[in-house]
Amino acid sequence: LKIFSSRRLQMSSNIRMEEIRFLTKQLFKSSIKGIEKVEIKSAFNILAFNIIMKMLTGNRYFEDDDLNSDETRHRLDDIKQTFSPSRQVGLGGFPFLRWCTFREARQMKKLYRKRDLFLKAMIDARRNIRSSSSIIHGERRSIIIDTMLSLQELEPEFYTDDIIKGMIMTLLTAGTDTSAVTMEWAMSLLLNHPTVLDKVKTELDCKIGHQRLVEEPDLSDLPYLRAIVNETLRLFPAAPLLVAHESSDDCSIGGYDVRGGTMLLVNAWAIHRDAKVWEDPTSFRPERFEGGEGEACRFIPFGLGRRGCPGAGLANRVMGLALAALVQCFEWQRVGEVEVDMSEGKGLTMPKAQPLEAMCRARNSMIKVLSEL
Ligand code: HEM
Repeated sequence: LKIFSSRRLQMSSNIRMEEIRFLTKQLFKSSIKGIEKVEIKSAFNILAFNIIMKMLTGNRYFEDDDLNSDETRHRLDDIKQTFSPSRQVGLGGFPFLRWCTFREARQMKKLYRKRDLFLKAMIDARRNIRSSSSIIHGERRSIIIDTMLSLQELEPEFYTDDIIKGMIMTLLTAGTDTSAVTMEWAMSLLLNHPTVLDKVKTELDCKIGHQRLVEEPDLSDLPYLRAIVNETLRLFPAAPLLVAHESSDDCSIGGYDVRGGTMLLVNAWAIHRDAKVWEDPTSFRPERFEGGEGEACRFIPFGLGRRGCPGAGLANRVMGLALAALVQCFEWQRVGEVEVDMSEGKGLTMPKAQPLEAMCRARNSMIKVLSEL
C-alpha cells in the first residue's frame, strides 16, 4: 500500500514522464537525419531500469545520453545479470533447481555478494541524504527507499536493512524485465500488423493531436491502446507460469484434493491460448478486449487475488505511456520485407528469441514537439 497505491503512483508520475521524454529525445536524435535502424530491446530495458531506479532512489541508473554507447551497453549487461529473475529463483525457488554443481554454487554465492553490496550502497546513500537534511520535501516522499527507511524508524525490529534489501531486490527483478519484454513483444506485434498500428495512431492523433506529448492522465482515454497492451499480455505473458504458489493446508479445489505443502504452477500461457475459452486464440486481435471480453479468470497475466502482482498498475502505466509516445512521435517499419520473428526464447520472463530491431523516423507532424523536449 505504501508503495503501489494509486495515490503513491500519482506522486511518482513525473518520474515516468521524464523518462519517456528522455527516451523519445534519444530516438529523435538517432533518427533526425531520416529513417534509422534502432535496437528497441535495449531502449525498453534502459527505460524500465531508469524508471524503477528513480522511483527507488531519486536517480536514474543510466546517465549516459547515448542509448548505444559502449558504457550504456556494459552497464545494462551488468545490471541485467545481477538482477535477472532467473538468477533470483536460484537455489531456493524450485526444488529441482536446488541441485547444482559446486562451481555453480560458487558463482551464485559471488552473485549474491555483489547484489548485497549494490543494495547496501543504495540504502546507505539515501540514509546519508536523509540525515543531512531534516526536511522531507514533496519529491522525497515519493522515493521508495525513503518510505522504507521511515517505516524502519517506526518498526525497527521488522524493517531491518535485510528486509529492505529484499524488497528492493524484488522490485528490481519483478518490475524491470517483465515490462521491457512486454513492450518489445507489443512493438513486434504492431510491426507485423500495420492496420493495428494505423488504428492506434489514429486514436492518438484524434485524442491528443500533435501539439504536445502524450501524458499519463491521457491513458484512460485511449481504449484501443489499452486493448493492444492486453492482447500482448494474453499472447506473451511475461510470467507464463505466474509465480510458484504452495498450499498452506489440505484443501479441495475444483474436485481435486490438494495436500498442504503442494507446489502449484499455473500455466497462464496455456490458459490464454485455450481454444475452449478464446475465439481464434493464436491471432493478434486487440478488438477482443474492446468489449471487456478479457475479464475474469481466463486473462491472468498478473495472477489473481491476494498474491496477484502489486505492480500491475505501475506496469500498465509505463507500458501504455511508452508505446503511446513511440507511436505518436515516430513512423515505424520492419527492417526488411520479412515479418518480425515471433519465436519465444529461453528465460523465466519469456523473452523474444531475437532482439527486436526496427526502422524509425520522426513524424513530420511531431517535429516541433520533439525539438522542444
Ligand atoms: C508486464 C509486467 C508485469 C507482469 C506480467 C507481472 C506479473 C506478475 C505475476 C504473474 C506475479 C505473480 C502473481 C501470482 O502468482 O498470482 C507477480 C508478482 C509480483 N510482481 Fe509483477 N508483473 C509485472 C510488473 C511488475 C512491476 C512493474 C512490479 C513492481 C515494480 C512488480 C512487482 C511484483 C511483486 C513485488 C510481486 C510479488 C508479489 C507477492 O509475492 O505477493 N511486477 N507479477
